[in-house]
Amino acid sequence: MIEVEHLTKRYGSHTAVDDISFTVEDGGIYGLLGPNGAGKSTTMNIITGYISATDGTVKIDGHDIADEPAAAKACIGYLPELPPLYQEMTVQEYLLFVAELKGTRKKADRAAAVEHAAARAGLQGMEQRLIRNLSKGYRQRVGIAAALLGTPKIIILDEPTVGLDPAQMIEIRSLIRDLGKTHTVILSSHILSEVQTVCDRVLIIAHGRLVAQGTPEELAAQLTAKGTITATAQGSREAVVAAAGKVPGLTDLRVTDEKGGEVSFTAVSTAGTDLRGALSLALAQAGCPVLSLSAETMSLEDVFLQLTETPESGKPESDAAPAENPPAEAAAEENEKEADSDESNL
Ligand SMILES: Nc1ncnc2c1ncn2[C@@H]1O[C@H](COP(=O)(O)OP(=O)(O)OP(=O)(O)O)[C@@H](O)[C@H]1O
Repeated sequence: MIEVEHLTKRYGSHTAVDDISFTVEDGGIYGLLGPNGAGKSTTMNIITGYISATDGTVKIDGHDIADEPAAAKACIGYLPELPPLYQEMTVQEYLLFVAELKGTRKKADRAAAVEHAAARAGLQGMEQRLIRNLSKGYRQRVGIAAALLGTPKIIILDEPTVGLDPAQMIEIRSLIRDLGKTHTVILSSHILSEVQTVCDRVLIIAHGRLVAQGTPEELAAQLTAKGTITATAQGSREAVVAAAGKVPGLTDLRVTDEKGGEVSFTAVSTAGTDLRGALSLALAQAGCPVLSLSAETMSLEDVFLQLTETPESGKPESDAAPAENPPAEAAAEENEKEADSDESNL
């Protein structure tokens, strides 16, 4: 179990992680979703003890990462965004080296652990290959095998599919799902479709803050309940507007057409629940029969974009992200492209 409380990381005046709290229960696959620069790597680097927090605490199975780093780190296997692989080593040499670093003393134990981790990561037959000659997909597998050494309960993977081609992405996602059967897995990603398909629970991070969390289904249900309702009812404009205006959670009512005793309008539903029933009842009770009613729900993509934009401008804060980080729209386009290319290869 991981307990993160009020975690904050500042780099000078820039707050990369801003008062984040969440709990990761044992078992299952958790996804840290957010655009580039959202604070995912910083959060993971603090959880794994690579960097220290400015404020807040992280406990791994009850061990505070700042006070008991060795005990806390022993619970975790980490694949950083840029895994430190030694290019001139063979897969086996590298994994044996990592096993030794992680404290497996006996040679025979190291060999057995490496064989097991390599098999689990799908590296059979690759043990004698030089790392520099491996594809990016196989290098990720080596990084995952290294993370598995030392028998940690929790595996943390920072953007494990970045830079992979669509076929490799699918293979690595399938490997992650398999790992989720035996380990608690936390992965970060900026690809919505990836966390939707791979993760049991999703934490959405934007501008260093946790903006939503839940199962992909919960998030979709919560968020798609927001949207635009379009309706046409019989009656006078005044009667229709008055009846619809009384439905709690329905805002921004706009009449779009009015002819022959029929009034068409749109309204924004912000209640977090489906308001079609309440609206239709209110209109009927006011003597305005409903002729048509439909709800345009937001897709999870729309919601992700909405959550990761700043409310003031609809754009990411310019001072929160350095110039090299693309804006949310660009990140979303990139997501779509990646998701599209991914889908096309399924
Ligand atoms: N060592 C550092 N010094 C200064 N600023 C940093 C440092 N590391 C990260 N940042 C900044 O903190 C913010 C969060 O970065 P972080 O790498 O955690 O984001 P991320 O969500 O992992 O994005 P990415 O996928 O692009 O790595 C960014 O604005 C980043 O530029």
